[in-house]
Amino acid sequence: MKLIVISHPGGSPGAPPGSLRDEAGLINKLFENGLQILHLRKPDSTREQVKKLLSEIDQKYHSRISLHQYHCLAEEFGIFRLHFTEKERAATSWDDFQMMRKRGFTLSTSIHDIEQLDTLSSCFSYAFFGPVFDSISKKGYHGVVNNNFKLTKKPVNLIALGGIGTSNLENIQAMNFDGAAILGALWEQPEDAVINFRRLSQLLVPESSAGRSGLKPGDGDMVALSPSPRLKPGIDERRADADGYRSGYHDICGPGCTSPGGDDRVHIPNPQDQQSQRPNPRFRPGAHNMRAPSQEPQNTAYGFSQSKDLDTIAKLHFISSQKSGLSHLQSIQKALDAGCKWIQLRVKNQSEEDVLPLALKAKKLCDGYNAKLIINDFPLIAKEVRAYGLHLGLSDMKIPQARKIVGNEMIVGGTANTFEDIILRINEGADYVGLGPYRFTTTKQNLSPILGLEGYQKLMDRLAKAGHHTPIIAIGGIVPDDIATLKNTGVHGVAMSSALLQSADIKETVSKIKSTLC
Ligand SMILES: Cc1ncc(COP(=O)(O)OP(=O)(O)O)c(N)n1
Ligand SMILES: Cc1nc(C(=O)O)sc1CCOP(=O)(O)O
Ligand SMILES: [Mg+2]
Repeated sequence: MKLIVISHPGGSPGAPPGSLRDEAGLINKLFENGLQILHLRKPDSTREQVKKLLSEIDQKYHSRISLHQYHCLAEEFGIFRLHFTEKERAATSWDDFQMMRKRGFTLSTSIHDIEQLDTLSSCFSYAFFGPVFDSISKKGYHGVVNNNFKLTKKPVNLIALGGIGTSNLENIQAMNFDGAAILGALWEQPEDAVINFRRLSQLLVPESSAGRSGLKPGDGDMVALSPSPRLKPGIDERRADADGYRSGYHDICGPGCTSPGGDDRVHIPNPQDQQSQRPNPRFRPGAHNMRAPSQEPQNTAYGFSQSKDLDTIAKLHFISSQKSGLSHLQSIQKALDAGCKWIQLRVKNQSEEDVLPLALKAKKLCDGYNAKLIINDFPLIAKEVRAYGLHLGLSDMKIPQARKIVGNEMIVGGTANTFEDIILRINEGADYVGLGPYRFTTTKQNLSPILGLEGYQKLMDRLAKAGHHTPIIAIGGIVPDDIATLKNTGVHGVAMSSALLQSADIKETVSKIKSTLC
């Protein structure tokens, strides 16, 4: 069960009286106090005002913000969450949503009729539903659920909205919502917003004991809704209100990604139009400097120039090793001779100063074979030797931080062992995810729990259902005979070390693996 905060509407009709002083400071404090997701909904603010507010919010929290308006600001601020109103959802094609998902966005939307749940695309990671209780800030907006309301299975995570405060948060949990969105309970008395947020957080059932009810971004494996909840009278009148976006709880979504008074349609920019702006464009959420602000398209769904190409990530990754009586460079030479085109230099237990000369040599070797060099663990070395990529584990530097060193063009991969890790990696902007271990291996110490074929199958099915397309690279104890079965789980490729180095005919092995994977 998650708490989502919706920002102070800041001057919109029906907003709490009085202006909010130091809004960014308050938002930063909410994040410091454990806020996971803030929906920034500013229906009456200009783009410049929203931009100013975002620039005042600590950058480390930008990844926890979902934009309701001005989606085109996402790129500049490293935001990868976008919210779509009901109206915008209707005006946007499934393909466009798919494309946004593919580009790494977490999408949310709003529904005002529970029956709409079944019609939502799996592109949405969660949806707001409400007003569940009588609104705190908008007098006269009555809740639509009765006390018997109980959700069982849902196609997307459902977040209750409207009139939620300390007195009824527990009811929301009992109704089996995946989360609660808080607005009036915080912003009625902004000076108490942080303390009220803390009180609400303390009422939450911890995720571990909440079982399946925890909101997991992208989780789409809840498939049916029953029993059909009875709605209180009144919802239909509100839904029929043509001006509902301004007057009712529809207003929670606001006029969406468009500027107030702007075109309601969501545009997908034509990648070709953008190409002249960036010679080698590859989208990554979290990118901060891909286009000068003056070049940003207005009223676009996301404003990014081009999707990352799946082909940029090889299907066979060789991981260097000095296990089999070879040095790292010798192992790389062997893999290159055998036809490997994606080489990861993975030197453990040596200092950065010692790894740098090895990396420079490895780069030279790879260049000679037109192969791509990936540096494990060391962002500075990756930058220094102009490697093609960098690989980071869960206990290495965080990907957004590393991006500040290596820039946006470099491929950055991240390790994962669970579904939550994968989502974290996707949200951090990883270009691929190394998922492992498949089975026990002595190549890596302190292995995470072994996933096995069943583990991969479950994780890959879950990712597919949630509409995630970031390439997954299987790793850990993989032997050539595993490749076909692993490929069938949906993984993009495999990373191997010992099985290649120990192969009697490495060239033949590499060739077979490549043809199985393509
Ligand atoms: C492709 C790929 N996937 C996973 C890993 C493991 O990285 P990490 O968890 O940082 O562990 P070390 O390799 O650093 O021991 C990887 N290197 N490559
Ligand atoms: C480097 C690495 N990472 C793993 C993970 O599970 O994250 S397993 C692993 C070792 C891969 O080498 P081999 O093919 O010899 O098992
Ligand atoms: Mg590492």
